[in-house]
Amino acid sequence: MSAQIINGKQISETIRSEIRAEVDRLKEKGLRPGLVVILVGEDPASQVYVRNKAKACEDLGFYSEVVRIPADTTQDQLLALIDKYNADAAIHGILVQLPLPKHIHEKAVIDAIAVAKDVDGFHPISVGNLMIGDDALLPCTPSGCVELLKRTGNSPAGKHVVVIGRSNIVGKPVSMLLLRENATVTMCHSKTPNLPEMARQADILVVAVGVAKLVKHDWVKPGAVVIDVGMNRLPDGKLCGDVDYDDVADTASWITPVPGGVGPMTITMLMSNTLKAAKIASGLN
Ligand SMILES: Nc1nc(=O)c2c([nH]1)NC[C@@H]1CN(c3ccc(C(=O)N[C@@H](CCC(=O)O)C(=O)O)cc3)C=[N+]21
Repeated sequence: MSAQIINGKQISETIRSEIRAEVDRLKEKGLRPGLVVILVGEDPASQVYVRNKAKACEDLGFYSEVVRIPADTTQDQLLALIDKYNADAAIHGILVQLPLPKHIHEKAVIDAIAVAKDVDGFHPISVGNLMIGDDALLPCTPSGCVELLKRTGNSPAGKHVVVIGRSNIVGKPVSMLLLRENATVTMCHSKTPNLPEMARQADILVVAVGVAKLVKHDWVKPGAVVIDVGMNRLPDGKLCGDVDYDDVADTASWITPVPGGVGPMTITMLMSNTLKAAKIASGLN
C-alpha cells in the first residue's frame, strides 16, 4: 500500500486563511503586522525565497519591506540597518536571509535582532525560550513540521521520534519542540553508528541532513510517518529531499513530498510568527 501524502501546500493554505482572517480582524483595531526581509548579496536561491516571502506578505495583507543590499556591505552597515528596524514601530518581524557573505559573522547579526522581532527564532534568547517552554517565537521549519503532524492526525505525543541531523536551524530545535509535544526523541547525526537501524526504530522519522535521497525503504519501519526537511538541488535543476521518496512510499504510512511538503510551511510559520509578534507588541488580541 502506498503512503498518504502530507500535502504541505494545502495545509499551508488552510493556515494562511486562518492568518488572513486574524489580520483582517486586527486591521479594524488599527494593527497591521509588518515584516522586513533583508537580503545581502545576489544568491539566486535566496532571491527566490525572498520573493516568495514578499508574495506571502502581500497575499495576507501584511505590511512588508524587502531590503536588498550589496554583497560587499560591511557588518557594521548591516548591524546599523538592523538597529533601524529594531526601532521601527511598523515592523514586527525582522528576517535576515541566511547564509551571509563570509566577511559577516552570522552570530553577530542574529544577536543584534530584537528578541521581540526575532521571527526566525534564531536568537539565543529565543532558543532558550524554546528549551524552557516559554511559548514565544518558535523557529519556523521546526514548528512547520509539528503542524504537519498534528494536522494530519499524527500527534507526536507518546510516539518515538527519530531526528536525523543536529543543525541549529532544524535538527536541534525540532527535537526540542517534539519533546515539548511529549514525544520520546532520539537525535542522530553523521557520527551515529548504524543510522539505518536507528531510523527503523522511529514511529515518526524526521530527516534534515542535506544529503539527496539518503533514506531508503530499509531505514523506515513499516507504517512510520516520514517528514523530509531536505532541500537538495539536483544537477538537472530539480529539487529533491533527503528521503528517496519513490523507494520509501510503499513502506511509510504518511510522507512529505519535496517540493510541496515542509518548504511551504516554513514561510507560513514565518507569517504566523510575524502576526504573533505584532499582537504581543501591540497588546491587541
Ligand atoms: N533567516 C533565514 N530564515 C529562513 O527561514 C531561511 C533562510 N534564512 N535562508 C534560506 C532558507 C531556505 N528556506 C526556505 C523556505 C521555503 C521554501 C519553499 O517554499 N520551498 C518550496 C519550493 C520552492 C522551489 O521550488 O524552489 C517547497 O518545498 O515546496 C524553501 C526554502 C528558508 N530559509
